[in-house]
Amino acid sequence: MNRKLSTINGDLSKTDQSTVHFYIESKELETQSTLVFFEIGEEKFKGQCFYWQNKDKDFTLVGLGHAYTIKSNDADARYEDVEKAWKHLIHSTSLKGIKQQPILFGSFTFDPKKGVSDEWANFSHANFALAKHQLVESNGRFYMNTHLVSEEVITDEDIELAREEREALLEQAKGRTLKTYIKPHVVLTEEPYKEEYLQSITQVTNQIKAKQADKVVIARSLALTFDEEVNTSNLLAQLSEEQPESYLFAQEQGQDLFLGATPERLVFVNHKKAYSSCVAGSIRRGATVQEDEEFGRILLNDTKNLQEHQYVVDMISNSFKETCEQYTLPNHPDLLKIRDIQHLHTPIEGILKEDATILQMVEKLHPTPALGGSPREVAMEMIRQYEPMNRGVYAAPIGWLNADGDGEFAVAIRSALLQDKKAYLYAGGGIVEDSEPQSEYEETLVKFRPMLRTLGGKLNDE
Ligand SMILES: C=C(O[C@@H]1C=C(C(=O)O)C=C[C@H]1O)C(=O)O
Ligand SMILES: [Mg+2]
Repeated sequence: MNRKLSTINGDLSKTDQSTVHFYIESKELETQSTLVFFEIGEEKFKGQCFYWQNKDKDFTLVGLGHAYTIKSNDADARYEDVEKAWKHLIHSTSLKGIKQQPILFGSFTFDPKKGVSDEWANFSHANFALAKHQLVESNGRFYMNTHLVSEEVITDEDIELAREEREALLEQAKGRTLKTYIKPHVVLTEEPYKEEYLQSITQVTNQIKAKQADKVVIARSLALTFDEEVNTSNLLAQLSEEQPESYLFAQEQGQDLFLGATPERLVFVNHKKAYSSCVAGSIRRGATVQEDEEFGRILLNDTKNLQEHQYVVDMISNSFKETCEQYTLPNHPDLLKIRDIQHLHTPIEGILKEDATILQMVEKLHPTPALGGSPREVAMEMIRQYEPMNRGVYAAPIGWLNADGDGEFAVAIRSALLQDKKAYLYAGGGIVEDSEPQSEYEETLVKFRPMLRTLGGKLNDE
């Protein structure tokens, strides 16, 4: 079991921050189901587990337990706070020769200035963690890291205990298969803001016609109540099966779990290359191949949807212009098809300027007009005014970064927050001059579907 072991232990004192001792051990494994590993974590590390899988399915990250957390509720400095704390930690040790780097995973909330606290009370505006036990599957290879972070010197005994814990986890995972999925039983389905939502579309459309803004994304939520608390790791496995084309994410926070399957990349940084995608403009999937292609053609030629899309392309291009030495994007959108819906999609890529970081990119990009609107600040004010709910982490950046500056963040849509016997689902859409309340409402129904199906809920649109 101990083959290919690499160990690093380093300390560093800084004048401006406390001393941290950071111990990393990394070893390669033969194989390990990431979902089984996540499932096992629930028994021992409930409240401190996370899961991330990219869209291409060649990178999966699972964390069990928190070795180190970084949180910030400073509305203006939250990105910088995370950057500083992460750099402080990784500079406290040498990562030379380590098989797999330590990875910081977490999320930001959509709008720290919203000031409504409800189901999101447990989530900080920046909420990051380095796992104690980190499993990475990267291009078919598996790496298990153990991380210890402490203000006190890390002893041999601490290390031995952590190793034992790791081996016990791996032993438990051996030969185990995922639990059979049983759909939870929904006893109540509520659309709490339906009327307010429909009204807000009319109001926002009027404001847009009066040239107060170009585009504003308005969202709403659904609340499901179950007859018992829902088993979370099970849900994730089910979601993974249902949404093979999407990013998969799950973040536990105390008793709560935020999870989802999103098709939308915010930014991916790999060796100084940055990639983003503009995803906005929607139509449903057809029942037959022919109908599906016909819907696709309609979407590609629809003025209202093209307009929704263009604001996103313009804004993301501008961000790339500022942060990149050069960047490219196609002239026309193509179609991004996922199980229930198709979107207009324009990928964009560039080469980052020397000192640009992924967190700076996230700060610059969030929220794009795919989730906020255009102009950004006017749209944010309208969202604060017209949405009677708090988005929390819905529609916000979720993802990871490592010590080299690489990382990826997705936009946390098609998601739900699970709390006790309840699930809150969120969906929205881009409102432009030609938006109509009923068709926007229907668009949100389609966007609710993946999470709704996974959770065993139903609305009368199917
Ligand atoms: C806001 C959501 O989705 C966004 C809005 C879209 C639209 O209005 O066409 C399409 C994709 C997403 O950028 C959501 O899924 O909740
Ligand atoms: Mg739309």
